[in-house]
Amino acid sequence: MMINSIYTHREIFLRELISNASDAIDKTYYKGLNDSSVSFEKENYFIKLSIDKDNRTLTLSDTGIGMSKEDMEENLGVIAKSGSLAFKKDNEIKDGYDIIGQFGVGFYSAFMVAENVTVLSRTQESDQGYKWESQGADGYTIEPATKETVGTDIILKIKENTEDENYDEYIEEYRIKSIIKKYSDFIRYPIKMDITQSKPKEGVEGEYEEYSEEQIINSMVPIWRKNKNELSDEDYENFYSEKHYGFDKPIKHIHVSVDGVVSYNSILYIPESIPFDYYTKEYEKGLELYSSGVLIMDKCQELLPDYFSFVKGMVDSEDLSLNISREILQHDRQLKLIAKNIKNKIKNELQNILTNEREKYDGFYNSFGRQLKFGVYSDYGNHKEDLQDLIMFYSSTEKKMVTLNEYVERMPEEQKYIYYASGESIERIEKLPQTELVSDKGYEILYFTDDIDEFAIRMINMYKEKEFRSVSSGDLGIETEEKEESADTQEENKALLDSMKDILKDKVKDVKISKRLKNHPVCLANEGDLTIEMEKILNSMPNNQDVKAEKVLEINANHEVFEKLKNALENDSDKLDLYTNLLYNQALLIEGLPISDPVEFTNNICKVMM
Ligand SMILES: Nc1ncnc2c1ncn2[C@@H]1O[C@H](COP(=O)(O)OP(=O)(O)OP(=O)(O)O)[C@@H](O)[C@H]1O
Repeated sequence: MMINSIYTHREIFLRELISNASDAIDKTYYKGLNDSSVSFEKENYFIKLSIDKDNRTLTLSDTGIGMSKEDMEENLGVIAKSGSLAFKKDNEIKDGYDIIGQFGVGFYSAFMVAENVTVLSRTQESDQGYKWESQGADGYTIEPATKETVGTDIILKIKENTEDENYDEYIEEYRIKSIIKKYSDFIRYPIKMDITQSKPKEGVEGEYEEYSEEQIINSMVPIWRKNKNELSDEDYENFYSEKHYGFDKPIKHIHVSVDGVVSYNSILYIPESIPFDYYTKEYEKGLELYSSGVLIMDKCQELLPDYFSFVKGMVDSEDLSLNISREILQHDRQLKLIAKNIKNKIKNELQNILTNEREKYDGFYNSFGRQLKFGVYSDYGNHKEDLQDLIMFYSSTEKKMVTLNEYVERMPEEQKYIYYASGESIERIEKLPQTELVSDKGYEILYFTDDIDEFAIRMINMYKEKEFRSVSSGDLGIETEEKEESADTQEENKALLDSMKDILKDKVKDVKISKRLKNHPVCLANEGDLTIEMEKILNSMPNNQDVKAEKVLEINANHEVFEKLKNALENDSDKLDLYTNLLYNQALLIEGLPISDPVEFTNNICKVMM
């Protein structure tokens, strides 16, 4: 009952038994350090798994320290008694040989899959072996038994299948092999198993025969424990693909070894291409988490902030407070420290790539830039300090992606704001009439083509003491000679502008003479906090609240059309109505906003043509 309530995944019984076997071999190693009569030749130490399908048994043998009758009574007979923990306390454990066991429950997980467990064991000190046997609930028996070699065999009689559970999988070679790979790949000692192979039958063409071959299943040496100097890029790339982190070739790996308040090793990868489900809610972020080389969690989410969710890799630490099932973590203080550290490593590495390998960064940004901008926006802008130097936008003058820092460095002294223009694509923004004045001044404009851009920038608010300003905003902070002039024109044409405003009613907040238009007849500008681009985005969301930006229709007083308007005001009110509506709808179209009545619009064009 206890075991079934501790563990959520049945398959971890194998992880627990293999960890015990590894601990048992480690203990021999330690004994050898203090006792010259014990020699530790590494090649003599291994773990072996054997499957007997006919008898439904799975046997796990190790060449470790073994158990005496008393050991069996104390350690296997008493739940929550850990001989391994006691050993760890008695011996000063060092040089990366860390004993895994600590709670004294792992062994019993065998009863999740076995109806009967037999342990056959012998120590170095005695020729007499002992057999411990139990069906789980009703106690156990211990009796003397013959065992040729020092070490322990654990024989599991696998349960029969039930309606709900398939236990057969635990006597299937491929399944056992894959569980070992998953959890125990980096156990230091070889885990051997007889694997069925097939070869062409001699003398008979087209026929095959099966044979059995002993193989080592685990990779043994965790590459994260190796010295960085010993590892090539290829080694890291191989690890990336072996671990199925992705099918691409990562653009960078980060190998971290920290010895401090918490000690851990980590290998992190920045992938090159976006996983197909990356921008969906199915995508699960997280790093693999190992404790002393044994896999604890596939995807530990706490280790990565959302804005770095594209990072793949693993963390191994001996300092984690695991809970009894090793499935979740008891306190997350250590984990938080590691996560913080990892976040900074990733940030610094990205900054490095940005500075030294720009082309690589461009590629990376193309895939994951949106996520970084989302990070700036999320949590009320809490992470903007970490991210604002990593984001980029397309520049009107450089014709490529640039950082905010690069923009500000290039700003002429008299330029007050960081200008941006929003739109669906670079091509469309290039044609926006609102950009005319700013471009004319020779100022650089950042193009915002992602939905998130303007929202993210709102969170940053100021970069290096410079405010951001949309080219559509009412006040561009640009002093022009025409300014005075346009104020006069505004005054002179008050009657016309008021009439046009009346015609458009609540569609616009105002109609004004434009200070920014050079060649185009009209454009929409906006007043207030909500920009036209934001209106579009918010209204395209599922539960839109039909928000409206405060729009101002701006007219170019130097355009020929303006004369026509003045004329119409004097002589023909129907014409003024027609022209005003046409111009307003044109401004909407330029802005990429929908026209409320397209049929009326086309009819109006025909009226002008006729
Ligand atoms: N293969 C083995 N060889 C020698 N001793 C073993 C072996 N398997 C188990 N033991 C002994 O039995 C004890 C209990 O094992 P169990 O797996 O229940 O707990 P643990 O490994 O100490 O702790 P945890 O629950 O953290 O795994 C171990 O501490 C060890 O002393």
